[in-house]
Amino acid sequence: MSVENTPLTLDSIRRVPKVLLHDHLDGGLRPGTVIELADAIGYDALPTHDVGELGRWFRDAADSGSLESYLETFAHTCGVMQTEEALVRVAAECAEDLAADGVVYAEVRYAPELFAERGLSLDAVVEAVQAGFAEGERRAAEQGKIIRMGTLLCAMRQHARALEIAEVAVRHRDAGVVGFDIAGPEAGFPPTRNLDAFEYLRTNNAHFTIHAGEAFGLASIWEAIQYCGAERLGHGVRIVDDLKANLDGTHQLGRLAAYVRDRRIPLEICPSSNIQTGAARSIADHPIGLLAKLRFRVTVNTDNRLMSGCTMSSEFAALAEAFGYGWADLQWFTINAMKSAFLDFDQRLDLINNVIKPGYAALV
Ligand SMILES: O=c1[nH]cnc2c1ncn2[C@H]1C[C@H](O)[C@@H](CO)O1
Ligand SMILES: [Zn+2]
Repeated sequence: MSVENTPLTLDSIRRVPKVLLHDHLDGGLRPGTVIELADAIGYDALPTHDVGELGRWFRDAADSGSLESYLETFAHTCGVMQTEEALVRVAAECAEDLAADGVVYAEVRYAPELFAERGLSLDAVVEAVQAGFAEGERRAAEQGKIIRMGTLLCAMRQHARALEIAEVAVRHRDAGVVGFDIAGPEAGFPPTRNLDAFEYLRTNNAHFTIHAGEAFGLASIWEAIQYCGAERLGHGVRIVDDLKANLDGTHQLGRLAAYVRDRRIPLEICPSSNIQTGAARSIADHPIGLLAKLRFRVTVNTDNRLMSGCTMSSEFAALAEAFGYGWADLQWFTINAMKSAFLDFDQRLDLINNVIKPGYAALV
């Protein structure tokens, strides 16, 4: 049956190849794993030890309407990710879960400094996570699911350790760390606080994205691109503030929005997360519909699968329902993401031509 004739359901969406550029390792644990690791590590602050209740707790607590309170839930996931064994397990399960959902290439990010509270060095953290990703790739392949994992290291905006983390990222670039990001609370912590880190990365020909235009508006996006040199925008959804609706239904782009669109700067859009933090009211109201229609380089992402109770496939399914997207649209988002990945060009091309296009051309 050709893909055009296949109805778009959560199940059929799971079977087409997908690419994920914005997913946090500490936002994607299985609830059961959080509980088992808490018991093993002696972490006694979990709100409940019931698997179903804990999953609901994360979703409800993250449904807070502000980025700051959304971020508080990460104390529990980071709390249990303080040993090498825990990091290997979480990373392996992350790769397995993404592969089971039909993700063929993922860039998963985390802040090493958050896993060093019980004495692990930053390098030991990175080595453990890389070992876990390799193990997850191997286990997925055994199940007939091929996934390629890339890693982004985040510095936390409020901690002012960005240069040190950027150095760690460059040190591990040949072991699968493909880029860098800054995350954490946006208001009050503009990306320009970390200019030394961005200069270091640029002079080392390293890739980076910046969380910008999520909890804060155009100024944050402008700084991220024009002062820091970000290649992609984490969220970037507030770029809609630079669009003006004309009476005839067309839109006029301000200079920053035009720059972002002209330069094909990828937007790592995370619809469910944006609703939880208050950056968008609902999926149907989400600016992704307009941004995609105006042909910005839009990609679709999960951000935090645990906190949003979502998967790549469920994000696609929700968007298809809200905006009437078909397979051609999902393929467009997927190829946009693959083009925007921090992976070598020849490998991106290989995945587009030999995995993504054939996968959409025919559902097996
Ligand atoms: O959407 C987000 N915006 C800013 N920071 C975020 C978001 N999602 C997760 N984080 C933070 C919390 C994690 O501990 C950290 C590194 O993954 O990144
Ligand atoms: Zn994020």
